[in-house]
Amino acid sequence: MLEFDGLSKSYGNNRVLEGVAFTVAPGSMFGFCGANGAGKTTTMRIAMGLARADAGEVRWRGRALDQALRRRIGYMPEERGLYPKMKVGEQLAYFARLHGLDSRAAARAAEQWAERLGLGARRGDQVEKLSLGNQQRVQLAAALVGRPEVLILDEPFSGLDPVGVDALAEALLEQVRAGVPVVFSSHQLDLVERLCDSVGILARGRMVATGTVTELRQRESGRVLRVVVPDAPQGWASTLSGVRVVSQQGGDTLLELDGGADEQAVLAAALRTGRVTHFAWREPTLVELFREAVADPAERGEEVAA
Ligand SMILES: Nc1ncnc2c1ncn2[C@@H]1O[C@H](COP(=O)(O)OP(=O)(O)OP(=O)(O)O)[C@@H](O)[C@H]1O
Repeated sequence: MLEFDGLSKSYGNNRVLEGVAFTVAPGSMFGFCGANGAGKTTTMRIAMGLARADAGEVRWRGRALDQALRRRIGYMPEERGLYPKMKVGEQLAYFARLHGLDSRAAARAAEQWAERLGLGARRGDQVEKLSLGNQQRVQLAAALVGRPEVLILDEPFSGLDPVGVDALAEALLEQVRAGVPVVFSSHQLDLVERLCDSVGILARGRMVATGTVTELRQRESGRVLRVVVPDAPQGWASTLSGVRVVSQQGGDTLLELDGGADEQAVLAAALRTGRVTHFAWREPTLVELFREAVADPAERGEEVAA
């Protein structure tokens, strides 16, 4: 297990992390989500020894991470860390050697990863001559080239074109299949939903939700029904008890039911309007779950603990 256990961190009076905890099993992918400034980068930097936690630790296979263990981690920093004048191929071989590969294995791994991430033709070019998206691919190759046991990637998909996204997604899934735990941060929630076994949502330094996307959906309090009633008048559902009309376009109606509302009563009301061509619970998207999870309690009108 890769365990992030009770991480807390302040910069001056700014409490950036408060007891952040989650685990990532070998062979699984964890999507680390949260608004700008929530503390994702700080969490990853603590894991890599680039920032010091005030409390808590990160463990791999039961051992607190130290510099020797960190050499087995493929890390992609947010600030990126390439040598602009070095050629792509040389740079990748250099990173592979830093992770302990001998020079022949390093050269081979550099070639393979450049090829895999669509950089084959650019191996002889200096990094600074590449477009930003291609520099991003080099950075990813640098994280992967040392045969890492663990991958920690800070926004690896940002700036990639769709082909680059697919190439990276496939490379990461291959690592997962080989038993590597993968953590990546991202604002691209569609990708997180598609790729990740589990998800963590960080808000103001606290983990406000963790679990599989399915589990997060089940925890969602509002229950949204989609009912399509082509012949119904506008507002057909507005007087039903415990039901809030989210939207109605023609007969296509989204309804949010509170805990006590009876969906069978909604169905009966729908049938009274004429034909019912669709009647099903609609699962919230990860974007909706995210909005709900990170919403400021004060803005939601909830009581805020002092
Ligand atoms: N070295 C530092 N000194 C002071 N404050 C810092 C430092 N690093 C981060 N912070 C603060 O910590 C908070 C969390 O920042 P962090 O970069 O971890 O967030 P993030 O979730 O990665 O955001 P983003 O999605 O924008 O990358 C922010 O308020 C930031 O200003």
